[in-house]
Amino acid sequence: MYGVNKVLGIDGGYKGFYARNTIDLTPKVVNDIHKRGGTILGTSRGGHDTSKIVDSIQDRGINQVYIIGGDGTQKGAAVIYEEIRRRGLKVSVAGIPKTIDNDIPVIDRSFGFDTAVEEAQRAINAAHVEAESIENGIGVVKLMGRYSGFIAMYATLASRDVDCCLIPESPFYLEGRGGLFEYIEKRLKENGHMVIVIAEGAGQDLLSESLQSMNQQDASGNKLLKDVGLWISQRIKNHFGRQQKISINLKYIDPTYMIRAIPSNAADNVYCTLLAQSAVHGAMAGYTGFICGPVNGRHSYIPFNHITEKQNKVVITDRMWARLLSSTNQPSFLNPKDVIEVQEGEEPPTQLLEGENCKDSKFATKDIPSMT
Ligand SMILES: Nc1ncnc2c1ncn2[C@@H]1O[C@H](COP(=O)(O)OP(=O)(O)O)[C@@H](O)[C@H]1O
Ligand SMILES: O=P(O)(O)OC[C@H]1O[C@](O)(COP(=O)(O)O)[C@@H](O)[C@@H]1O
Repeated sequence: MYGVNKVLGIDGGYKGFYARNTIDLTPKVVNDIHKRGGTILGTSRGGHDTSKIVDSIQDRGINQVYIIGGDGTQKGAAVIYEEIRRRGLKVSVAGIPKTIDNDIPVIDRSFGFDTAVEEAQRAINAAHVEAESIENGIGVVKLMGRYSGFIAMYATLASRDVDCCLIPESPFYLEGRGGLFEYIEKRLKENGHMVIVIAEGAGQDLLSESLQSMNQQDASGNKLLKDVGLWISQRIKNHFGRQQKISINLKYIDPTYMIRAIPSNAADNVYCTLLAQSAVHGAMAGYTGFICGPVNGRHSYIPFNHITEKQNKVVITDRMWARLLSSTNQPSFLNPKDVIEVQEGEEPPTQLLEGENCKDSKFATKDIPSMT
């Protein structure tokens, strides 16, 4: 459509910009990549050197850069865009939101999230089957979600077999009145089995109290988390072992990488096509410094600064979390004081950025339209 005859793939994330090899992305090469999991381009953490990346863009004569990834990647894209602007280069930078965690703000959802929620059902089903098959069975499933519990929340709501969903945004406690152990005992007495879903970033404050803090980071600067799934399983076993009132049978399932590694589902494939077309139309129209994605159902271009300021998180005073609580019947683990604190700490949700635009005044001439 636009007569482009060369599309280069950068190998292995940001550090691939200063490696010699690139991958020619011809129609033949990309023909069936939507049927595979992972990435043919490779991925990495860390290795972001803005100046070297922009040197490489300049040296290779690249005039449009499409940057695919989660919130960290988009922060990296934003600084590349700033540097390109500073140097006065005629290069468009477009971000494409891809992360199963759904932690990119403003847009309705990120590519990969829907697939992850769907695949998580298999693990939850397995946990439910195992728990139901044995006396006082407890199935524990750990799902991804470093800072945001969207996968756990939506997988729980979709499944309806989950009795308790624990996410990073909702602090919880184990012992005493209103605590997790009390709830487990109640559910086992009522139902004879239960399923717990826990996001990897949940309860990290409790782990730090009982395990020695590591305070290590990955190459991108993300805090390395301790395995909350193993930890909580052991704590539940210890508690009921000590108490000797109920003899529990706990099965722990960690499907996290199996979920991330599968090919995207049909809904995500269609979504990905829309993202790709929207990003290319945007860059070809002369826009730059934007991420594309649906906002309230309409495909839009959002300036980087609107999505790098914060992370998308589950709002536990919002309706969706209330729906989850009413679906699982789990305790909220909150007292009224906590609710007030959460509300005060929250910013109102970002709405459609009507009237704003992310065009680079030097290189683009049009306001950003909404695309359907
Ligand atoms: N604030 C930042 N500035 C520049 N680069 C960043 C920033 N945060 C993350 N990156 C880079 O973005 C890439 C991906 O970040 P990471 O947090 O690992 O994953 P994700 O994009 O899924 O959040 C890494 O190469 C990392 O170095
Ligand atoms: O062990 P790895 O490869 O660093 O990945 C684990 C991380 O991946 C995440 O799902 C984020 O995924 P992406 O960065 O691929 O979007 C986090 O929730 C999780 O902590």
